[in-house]
Amino acid sequence: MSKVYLSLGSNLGDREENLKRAVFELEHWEGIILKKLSPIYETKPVGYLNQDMFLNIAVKVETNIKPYNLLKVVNEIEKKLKRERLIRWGPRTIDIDILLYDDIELKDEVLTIPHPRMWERAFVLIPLSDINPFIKRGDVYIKDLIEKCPDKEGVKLYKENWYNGV
Ligand SMILES: Nc1ncnc2c1ncn2[C@@H]1O[C@H](COP(=O)(O)OP(=O)(O)OP(=O)(O)O)[C@@H](O)[C@H]1O
Ligand SMILES: Nc1nc2c(c(=O)[nH]1)N=C(CO)CN2
Repeated sequence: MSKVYLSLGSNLGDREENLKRAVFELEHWEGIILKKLSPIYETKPVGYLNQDMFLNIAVKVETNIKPYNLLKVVNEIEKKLKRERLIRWGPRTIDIDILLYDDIELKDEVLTIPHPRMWERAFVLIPLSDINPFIKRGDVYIKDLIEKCPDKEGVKLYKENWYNGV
């Protein structure tokens, strides 16, 4: 089975409930095994600034679903949670990004893995290093990348041990 890391974010509606529902969907999706969940962090918006604070988490799953099909799965879950894309980097009930998929590297119009912007986003790297501090970019541990992220001061622990099903 492949080891996959996902990043989830929400800043619209009941943010914690949205994360719970998305994790519930992943947990119950045929062919996906939920392995690890990070604490929830409350994070200042990055990119498009005029919007509410996000809640962000990282999730580790194991699966035999191939990358492009996994993208379809996460898009379906986003749809199920009534995500609407109005503004690039703008408000959303739920956003699910595929960060890492084993050691695969791929890049086209549809899918880029590793996620191209993950390495400079503390809202991604901080929860990710909670569930696996040994992830590296080249020779550098993600913990050392966090130091250089412009948004690192905007990431605050919100809740640990928050998921017990929905
Ligand atoms: N690793 C990836 N995970 C999820 N989507 C990806 C990935 N690589 C490319 N995409 C593509 O990006 C498209 C736009 O995604 P989305 O609207 O969620 O971007 P965003 O979350 O607003 O911004 P960002 O990509 O900077 O986080 C998706 O439809 C998908 O095809
Ligand atoms: N804090 C924070 N900022 C963001 C986020 C996010 O999940 N958290 N997602 C974005 C687009 O993926 C753009 N900006």
